[in-house]
Amino acid sequence: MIVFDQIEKSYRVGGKAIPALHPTSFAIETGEVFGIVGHSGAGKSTLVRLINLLEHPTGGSIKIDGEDVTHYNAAQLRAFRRNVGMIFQHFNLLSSKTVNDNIAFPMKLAGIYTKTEIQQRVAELLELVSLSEHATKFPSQLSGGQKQRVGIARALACRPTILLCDEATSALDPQTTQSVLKLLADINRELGLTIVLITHEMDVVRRVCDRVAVMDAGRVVEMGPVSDVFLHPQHPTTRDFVFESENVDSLELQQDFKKAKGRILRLTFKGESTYDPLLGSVARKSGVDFSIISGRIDHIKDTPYGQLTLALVGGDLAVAMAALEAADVHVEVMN
Ligand SMILES: Nc1ncnc2c1ncn2[C@@H]1O[C@H](COP(=O)(O)OP(=O)(O)OP(=O)(O)O)[C@@H](O)[C@H]1O
Repeated sequence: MIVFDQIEKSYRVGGKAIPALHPTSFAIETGEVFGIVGHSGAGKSTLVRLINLLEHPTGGSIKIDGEDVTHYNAAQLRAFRRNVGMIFQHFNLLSSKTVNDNIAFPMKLAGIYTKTEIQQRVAELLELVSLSEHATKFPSQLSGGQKQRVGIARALACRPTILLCDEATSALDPQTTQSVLKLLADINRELGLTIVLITHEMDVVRRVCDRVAVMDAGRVVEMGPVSDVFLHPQHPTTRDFVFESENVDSLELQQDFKKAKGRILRLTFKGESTYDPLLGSVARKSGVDFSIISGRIDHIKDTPYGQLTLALVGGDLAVAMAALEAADVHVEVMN
């Protein structure tokens, strides 16, 4: 478990201390995929770089599995950093080294592994990231997705228990993003690794994370299970991210609300009930008619969900709402 206790970070710029992270306390559970989402400059990288002490906090403490890591000496820090792998937006591979040697590099640097151990581990990792056939290639001979797979294999070389991902898919096309996210999810499941993932895309969070923290101007403004934060965003920054990921223009939606007749409800379905033919039976039971203003059915990690915005007219609205709520549908009245 990673516990931040009143952790803060200021950078000195022109002799002045500029806060990048205001005092923040929360915990990341062992084995979870934890997302940190925020606009550029929100403080995401700062927070993540504090975990492996690439940046030193200006206040507060970070405890990892009960140990305060902020007071480690140089030798403790070297050992600790082997326990925390990191992957980057632009891969940061060594261009003069082959795939094999890139993956072996952190093990060689650690100076505690035999040649055979390194060879065995690299072969194992090449298989894990499906790059065995590319072992002798150089980074310039690989696609973006393949480069990130090398980055992932290299980050896992010393068998870390924490993997930090700094905008790991931001330089990749949507299809490659999907396959890299799937690989991260498999690694999390199979190796039990804790993954902390920074992104500016809520869609990445939706696909792979268990919980998420939303950051704005150096503060965590909202945090919780992805399904809660994604389906019922509270903070305006979170709402912006969710609307952005759903390609919803909130102004356009407000216009649609004005045009629609009747009471506007936003319904949220979760789990298998997403596929139930509920609306027809509610309409028959209550006598209401409805028109669909917007709708989406998708997945949060492996759980299906649906969100529908409906305009309801006629019939008995109270009966309709009671029937929806009885079927575990979350109902929000929009006007
Ligand atoms: N080394 C540094 N020196 C001075 N200021 C810094 C330094 N690193 C970051 N900052 C400032 O701290 C704030 C937070 O930066 P940070 O990189 O953590 O944000 P971010 O959310 O990761 O942004 P991005 O998505 O653009 O990477 C910004 O205002 C940034 O200018």
